[in-house]
Amino acid sequence: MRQKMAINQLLETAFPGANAENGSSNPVGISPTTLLETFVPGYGPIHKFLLFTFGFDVTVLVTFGVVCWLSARIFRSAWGVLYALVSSNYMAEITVSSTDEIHGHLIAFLAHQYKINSSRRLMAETPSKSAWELDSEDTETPETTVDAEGNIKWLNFSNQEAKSQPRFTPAIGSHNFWHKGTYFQLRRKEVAMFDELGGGAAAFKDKELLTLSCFGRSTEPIKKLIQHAKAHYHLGHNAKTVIKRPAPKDMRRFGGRGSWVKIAERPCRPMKTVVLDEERKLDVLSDINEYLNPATARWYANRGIPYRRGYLFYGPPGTGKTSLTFALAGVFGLDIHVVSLLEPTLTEEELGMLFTNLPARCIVLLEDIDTAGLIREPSDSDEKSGQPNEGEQGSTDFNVANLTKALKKANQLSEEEKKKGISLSGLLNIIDGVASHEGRVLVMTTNHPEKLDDALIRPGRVDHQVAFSNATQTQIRELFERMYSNDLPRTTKLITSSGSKEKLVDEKKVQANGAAIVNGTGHTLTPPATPVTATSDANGEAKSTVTFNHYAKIVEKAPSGTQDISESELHRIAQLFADQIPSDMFSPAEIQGFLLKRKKDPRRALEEVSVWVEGMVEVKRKGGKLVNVQ
Ligand SMILES: Nc1ncnc2c1ncn2[C@@H]1O[C@H](COP(=O)(O)OP(=O)(O)OP(=O)(O)O)[C@@H](O)[C@H]1O
Repeated sequence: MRQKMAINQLLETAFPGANAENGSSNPVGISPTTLLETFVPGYGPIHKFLLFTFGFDVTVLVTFGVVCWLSARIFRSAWGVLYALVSSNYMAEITVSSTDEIHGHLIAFLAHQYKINSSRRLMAETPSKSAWELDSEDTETPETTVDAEGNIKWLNFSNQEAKSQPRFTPAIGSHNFWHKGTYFQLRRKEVAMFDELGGGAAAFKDKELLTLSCFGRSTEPIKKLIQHAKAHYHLGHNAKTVIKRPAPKDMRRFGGRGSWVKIAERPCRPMKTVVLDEERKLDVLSDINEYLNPATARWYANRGIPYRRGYLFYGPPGTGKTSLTFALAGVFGLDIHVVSLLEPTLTEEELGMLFTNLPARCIVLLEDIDTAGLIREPSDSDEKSGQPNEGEQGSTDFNVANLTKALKKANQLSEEEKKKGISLSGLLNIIDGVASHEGRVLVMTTNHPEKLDDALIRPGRVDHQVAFSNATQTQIRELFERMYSNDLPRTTKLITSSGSKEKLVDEKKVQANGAAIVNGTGHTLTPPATPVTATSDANGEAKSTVTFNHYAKIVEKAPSGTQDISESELHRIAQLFADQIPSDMFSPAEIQGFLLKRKKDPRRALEEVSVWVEGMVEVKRKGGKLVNVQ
């Protein structure tokens, strides 16, 4: 009885006015139990069973649960309203689309944030690395090894991908993190874009949006964060040259900076590696330097001159036109935007749009402009010359033959136009039309300047021409010296005979046991070597000597082979080498190709050069393309 009273008391507290026993104080006579009995089938018998067997009124528990659930709902709705109120009035946000490169910078930066990294929702990505980045990669560097039997185990990269560390970035959804004392929220979400593919077809594509927000009414902290992320990204990239090309057709239709995509990033090419007459190099360098100076832009504007500069690099293949362009990009820290006018999907309109979306300062490279298949639209004079002479046929006479010819010509032209897409007049307009982009450095290269239309290279479109020629004696000597000049100090990993433990051994000692070394002055000039590990079994000394000797033989053939040479000796050999090659006959690329095959052995290059020259002269005389001397 006392128990029952206690229950009633409890119910009375939970539901004032709803007395479970008699419901007398409930004006409508509905108690929670009645309600539950009405809505939950079978609740009545269970409730009664529990009440009479254990004296426990389950209604209290159910009601408590319902109250908690309702409160949570109300709290969540209230929080939603409050949050919306706070975020719209007291939070600032910036959204970045995945079509912009800032998106990549932010993701790379966030991947390094400790708080984000320890988040429970991450996305794993395989970072793509170029061959140049493998040096700094956290995976093992493969080695050329020679076992005790003298078998060579060549470099093998099969496990590189598997061993490379994945990158973890915030997953789609909401995240938060602190950066320099500010609390940031990050929302990463995918949105579908309706994409017209042309021909009536359409598709949905995914694009990503990153929204960064922080408390306060100013976006300044977010701007600083973005700036910081960009700086973080460029920290490891300032010694690299970025190469971009037009984005795929369906992406570039949206315009903006997304119309160009990065295709490669290379270490900057030092200017000194381009073997060219110093004066010519300096001329170009100072010309571009002057042009890029911000004061020059004002100077141009004040005089009403369009702020553009065009360069034509012409000369035989393999003489350094592209190399100089890359070196210039490295010197001035400019990205290179490469355009192929032969790209079948590129229309004049799109090329114009691509030019408008160039950054303020950059290099635009139009390679082999003579082969770009630019078509000259028939001018009035051409048309006139194609018309029949009045004397021959009456000008007013209807001539079926002429009409057929004209139609055929028109058809041919449109076929040609369809294939090539860009006409000469279209390109001229894009290069220096009224709406053309200002601030870029346009570099056009060609092997056949004589084939170019005068209009294309008139001043204003091409302001500076640089002639490239086959290698002169001085250039040959320079190429030789550069090939064998010093790089990084080396150590070679060897396993000593005393056991299987690895030990770093001075390379000179290795060579004393194997390959010959020349070290007159003590200052050695050595190209970088691949570490070679020689292994020996537990049998010791004898095997080890065999291994060293064997190594000496391998180094003669394998690319890891080397021969050190003093600086003065190198100059002497370079001169002897240059003396054996006729001036202005071979391109630097051809000489470089010959030297690369002997890249660790300047003496061998000197010994074999005369045979190579003879063979190559013969090939050139016959006009052949395949060489039998290399
Ligand atoms: N003047 C040079 N100095 C240093 N290296 C050169 C020079 N010319 C050519 N090379 C080397 O030859 C190769 C081809 O050079 P590059 O592509 O610059 O020639 P190119 O004149 O642009 O040829 P193409 O007209 O066929 O495009 C490169 O590996 C480059 O290092």
